[in-house]
Amino acid sequence: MALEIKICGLSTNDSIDWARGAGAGTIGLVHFPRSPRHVDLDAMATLAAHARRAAPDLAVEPARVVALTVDADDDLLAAIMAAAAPDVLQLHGHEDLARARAIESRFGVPVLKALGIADAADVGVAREWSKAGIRLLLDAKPPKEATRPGGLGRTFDWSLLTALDHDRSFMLSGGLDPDNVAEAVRLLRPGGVDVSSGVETAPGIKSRNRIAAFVAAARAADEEGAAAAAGRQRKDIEA
Ligand SMILES: O=C(O)c1ccccc1NCC(=O)[C@H](O)[C@H](O)COP(=O)(O)O
Repeated sequence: MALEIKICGLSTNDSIDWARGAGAGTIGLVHFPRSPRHVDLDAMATLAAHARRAAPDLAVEPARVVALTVDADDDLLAAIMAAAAPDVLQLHGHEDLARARAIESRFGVPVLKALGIADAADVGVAREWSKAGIRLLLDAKPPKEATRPGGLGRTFDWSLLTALDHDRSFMLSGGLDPDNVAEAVRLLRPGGVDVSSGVETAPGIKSRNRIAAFVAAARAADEEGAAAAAGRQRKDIEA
């Protein structure tokens, strides 16, 4: 299973092309008015269509579209589904397990639940969600004074996640950037990595060069990890 790379908080067609051209398979569109990356429903529809357009010039597959909301009610989620038909709904608020399940069943798409990680107790919570079959995006916990619950460019102690027995199912997030993503991938071998601030020059302004550098670094570290795992497997068979 290849590493999923998600570039979040895209708000222009150009930045979607940069992400797709660099080889990121997944893009995130933020619907949260207090965010510098907020896109309204019309913009979300246009961007989602652009992300899925055939792009022989980019020679890549259509991107997977994730719509990010914070404690959205069913009316808002229905409006997002109607406008942009996202492949995944990212829940970045206080949604509990019952709410996440209800959303999956009502809207017929998988959710990606964001959980903030600051200590071993948070890892225990993540374990429970994982056992319940919900895909997780493990992010830094926002400070109390934060005006939004994510997209803050804050990292956390990744070593906490080594206690999480996983099958590459979770997506790692929070303060990743082109310089640190390889180390994180080598340490944890997550199923995916997600970035927003780390590929920007200012909040909400994506950088083509930083996106390209992030994707290249993440991909190379994942391929290195895959080769090492294959080598270990070969040795085990020979032993
Ligand atoms: O991006 C936002 O402004 C935002 C607002 C409200 C909820 C979530 C938000 N962003 C989430 C993300 O972009 C990422 O999934 C994640 O938090 C990592 O962000 P970053 O640390 O900036 O790379």
